[in-house]
Amino acid sequence: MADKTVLSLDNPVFTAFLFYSTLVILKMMSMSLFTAFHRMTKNVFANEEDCRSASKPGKKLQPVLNNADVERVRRCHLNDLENITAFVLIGLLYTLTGPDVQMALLHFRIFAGCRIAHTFFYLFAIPQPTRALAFLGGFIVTISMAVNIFKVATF
Ligand SMILES: N[C@@H](CCC(=O)N[C@@H](CS)C(=O)NCC(=O)O)C(=O)O
Repeated sequence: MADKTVLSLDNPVFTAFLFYSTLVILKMMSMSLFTAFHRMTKNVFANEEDCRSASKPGKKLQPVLNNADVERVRRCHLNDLENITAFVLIGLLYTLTGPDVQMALLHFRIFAGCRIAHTFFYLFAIPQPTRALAFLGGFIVTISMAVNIFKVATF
């Protein structure tokens, strides 16, 4: 059973986990705002009712499901969901194992940095392999935390 002080604000690994998890979750949530920005500035709506409320007299909008800018942000958002959800879950379990503070900070910081970089590379269509490397960095961090969990959680 985990030491009960592990989930305490006196534990620097736990506070770092709170900080970096919240940071990447907010980053992920910001994708919704970027999507909304593109929809509103380009009049690109996916639903009939959205089109009706945005239509002007003489200019009836039709649903659009394939706008390149909107779809790019949505793919970025989906990629965040695939990776950030796993980080938060595995990261919490990893924190419960009582890892070394410097190692934990290294994991959390590399992950956050990679995900911010991934978003930048994706939204600004920076040539590959930049985005692939940013994805891989974050992915390796999550796998590394999982390996550390298995090291102490074997039965
Ligand atoms: N679900 C991802 C799995 C692989 C992945 O995450 N690749 C990274 C690096 S190339 C990525 O940014 N994929 C683009 C995406 O998910 O839209 C995909 O379909 O590509």
